[in-house]
Amino acid sequence: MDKLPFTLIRKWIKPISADKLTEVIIENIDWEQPTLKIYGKKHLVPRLTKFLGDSGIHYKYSGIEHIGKGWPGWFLPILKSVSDYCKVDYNGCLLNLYRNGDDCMGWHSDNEKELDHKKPISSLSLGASRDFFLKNRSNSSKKETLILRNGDLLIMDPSCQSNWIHSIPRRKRNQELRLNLTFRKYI
Ligand SMILES: O=C(O)CCC(=O)C(=O)O
Ligand SMILES: [Fe+2]
Repeated sequence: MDKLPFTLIRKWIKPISADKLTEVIIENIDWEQPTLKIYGKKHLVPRLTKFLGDSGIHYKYSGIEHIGKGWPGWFLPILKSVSDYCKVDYNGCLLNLYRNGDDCMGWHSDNEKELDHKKPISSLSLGASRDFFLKNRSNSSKKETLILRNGDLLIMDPSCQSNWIHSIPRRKRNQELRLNLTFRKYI
């Protein structure tokens, strides 16, 4: 069997620290809900987001602006832990807040041209468990479903963005909040 394009480390952060980090993020982030234009029609994205990054990072992706304005001090320890663990000097992080199971993310891959495509993207999940779907681009029968839980770290190899797409499907019966942080290296 082919090697799957990711490594999943369960409970990379222990539950007590994961719960504390969730609380701090919720209290300190000014969440945004950008609009996306699909076939000329505007839609609010079905979740809240925030981009953090080194100042100087500035680009637009699917009509959503990502502007790095430096890092809040309280975020630096988690940025350093993930960067050290993954041996990548991450300089950007996209935060997503799924307020409940109505919030979701459609099929995509993270292949913006501004990203360093030789480096993995690392995704830290906090709060409620949610399904994470993966589908191979050239062979649609190749599919994977992961349940991402509180404290899990998913390290996506570069091929995960070039050969696969991923999504977070709606889960109507899930009323709990989930956070996800994707650590990214921009050129
Ligand atoms: O919420 C997740 O686990 C996935 C987030 C994601 O795919 C992204 O931010 O690009
Ligand atoms: Fe993604």
